Amino acid sequence: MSKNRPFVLSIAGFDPSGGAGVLADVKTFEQHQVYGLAIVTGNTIQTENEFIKMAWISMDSIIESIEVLCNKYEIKAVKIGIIPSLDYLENIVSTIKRIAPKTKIIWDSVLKSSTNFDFMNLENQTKLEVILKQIYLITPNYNEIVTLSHSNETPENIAKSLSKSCAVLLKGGHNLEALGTDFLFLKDEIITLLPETKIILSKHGSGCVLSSAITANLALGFDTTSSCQKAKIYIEKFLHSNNTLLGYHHD
Ligand SMILES: Nc1ncnc2c1ncn2[C@@H]1O[C@H](COP(=O)(O)OP(=O)(O)OP(=O)(O)O)[C@@H](O)[C@H]1O
Ligand SMILES: Cc1ncc(CO)c(N)n1
Repeated sequence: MSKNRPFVLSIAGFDPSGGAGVLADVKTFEQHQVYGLAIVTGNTIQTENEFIKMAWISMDSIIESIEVLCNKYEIKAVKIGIIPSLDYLENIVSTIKRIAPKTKIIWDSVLKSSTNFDFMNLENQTKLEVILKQIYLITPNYNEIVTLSHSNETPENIAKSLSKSCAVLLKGGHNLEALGTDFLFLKDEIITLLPETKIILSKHGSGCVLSSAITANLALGFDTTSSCQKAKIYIEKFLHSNNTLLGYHHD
């Protein structure tokens, strides 16, 4: 273990194909030269083409793992992936913040798989806003932000409103009007992240790879905007690399 590598943690699902979840996250961490730790929130049986089964891990087990890791290692940033409810999110976030208040938390608010399995059961909105105040950045796509907020507003207006609580990266992988254009909503400004080239194919797990690349960049000391810009360049190489599960690798 290199002494200069910051520790980062992924709290996410296990996808045996390795395209999404903790396997994808730790591969991305490794490529960014940060040391990746992982806690599994649930075991899935899936490939990039089909979703078969979901078995959630108990909250107690996840919380116990967080306590052990956060007490032992100085974790700079944590990425949270699939979880079944806002109760899980609230407990995960408050445990991290109690032990390591300076740790940056990035929530990749995945609601369903690209193969259409619903991961999360969303309850009330008041709770969400309270939790978001303890989170550094969320990374919803255009569909997720609308479902998350239970609102009739446009995705952009919702992102603007949520950005009073935490930074919001609104991902354009599903926005047919501007495919691949992402917007970063900070408290006082909105930054546009344009794709450099046209990409036709989407890829299973691209949201996981993007959020873990941002998490790694934040842990390495880059600011929010640079972390998202660098991750955007990384994900484009990943999406362009080929049309299979295999991703981009640094030389
Ligand atoms: N067809 C595309 N062209 C350009 N960029 C894309 C395309 N699809 C996705 N991206 C980029 O990939 C990143 C992931 O975005 P996306 O909206 O696909 O996330 P997601 O829906 O959470 O991912 P997943 O597809 O894994 O569910 C974003 O930076 C997005 O702009
Ligand atoms: C484990 C896991 N996390 C995230 C996603 C969303 O891509 C998925 N399909 N599976």
